[in-house]
Amino acid sequence: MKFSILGAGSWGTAFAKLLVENGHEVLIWARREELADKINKYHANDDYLPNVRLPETLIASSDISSAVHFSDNLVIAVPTKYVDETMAKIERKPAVIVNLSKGIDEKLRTISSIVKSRWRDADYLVLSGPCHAVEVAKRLPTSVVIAGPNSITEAFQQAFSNDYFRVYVNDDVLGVEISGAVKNVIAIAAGILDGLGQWHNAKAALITRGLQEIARFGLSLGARSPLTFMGLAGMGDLIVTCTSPYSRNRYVGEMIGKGMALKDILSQMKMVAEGVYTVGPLLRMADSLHIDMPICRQVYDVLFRKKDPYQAISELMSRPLKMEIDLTQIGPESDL
Ligand SMILES: NC(=O)C1=CN([C@@H]2O[C@H](COP(=O)(O)OP(=O)(O)OC[C@H]3O[C@@H](n4cnc5c(N)ncnc54)[C@H](O)[C@@H]3O)[C@@H](O)[C@H]2O)C=CC1
Ligand SMILES: O=C(CO)COP(=O)(O)O
Repeated sequence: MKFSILGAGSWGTAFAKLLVENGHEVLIWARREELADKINKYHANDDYLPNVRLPETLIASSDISSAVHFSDNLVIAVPTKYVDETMAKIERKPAVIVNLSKGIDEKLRTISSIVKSRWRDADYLVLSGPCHAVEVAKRLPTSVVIAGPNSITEAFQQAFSNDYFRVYVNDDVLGVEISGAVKNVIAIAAGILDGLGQWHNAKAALITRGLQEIARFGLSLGARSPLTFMGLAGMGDLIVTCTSPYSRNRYVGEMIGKGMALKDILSQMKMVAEGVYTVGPLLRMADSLHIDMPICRQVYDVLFRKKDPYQAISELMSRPLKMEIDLTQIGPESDL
């Protein structure tokens, strides 16, 4: 098969490497000509994926038009806030769009709704789960899910899987997207705890209650099954992002917990921490639907309203006592 990948950051590059290793022809679009040249000439992308040798047959281009003419299968791997403007540069509708990005944009849209607002009838798939680019690039065992139309999802599952990358099919596009977007916010909270010290009980509770929050949000928006949140896209990705040293979202939280200002943290980072940009839009969505998102709200206040993390934790701990699982909070359709 042939694939055009939009975005030569860490995940777009690691995924391109995986696809070439799986025998596919791949062209990766880098926004900067200089980066495309480096990939073509040195078979490396040290800015985003240091010390990784890329296959010589991987082609890079900074010309988006030639990138989308290369293949009818378009892979999105740019940060969420750039997805819409990147799609706007494409003149012809791709047959299939595979999304790797995780977030909610300023217009309160998941990536599927950004894509569908432009091409209503394009086949859209989302690939998500615990998949740090660095580990995939090192061929360390990784398992993810792919969700999309029944007619084509299995073909893409086959195309992407190999002996170190195992792809499961899932039929809940929205549930998978919401899991990937909201776990980044919870990971910032986990990082804040890491920055404060060794708060292991609190971190376990945060991950568990964070998963409830993700599921409540997703199910209220129309996710198909509570089980999606218990799977790789939900629990799996939440665990890796809240605990791994590679997570950029967890890192932002850790630096906040250590007392750094958000603008100083972001100005020193080359890579994206999607949770910083998703938390505002997601709270606006939650407010309009009356969904209780206490952890995400505290993350927002700590990041953008200078709330003291200790105060945020104290407020979470002193909320009214309640049942662990409250069915009235997640809608009549759900059986969680
Ligand atoms: N890095 C990882 O391990 C994983 C990342 N993701 C998701 O993949 C998406 C892409 O993230 P990364 O590859 O990590 O990015 P990155 O942080 O490694 O690189 C930044 C990317 O943003 C692009 N960019 C910057 N300004 C742009 C603009 N104006 N227009 C278009 N593109 C622009 C850069 O070209 C580069 O591709 C994110 O949604 C992330 O959450 C998902 C799974 C794993
Ligand atoms: O989504 C990821 C791993 O599955 C990457 O997380 P970070 O963006 O926090 O590094």
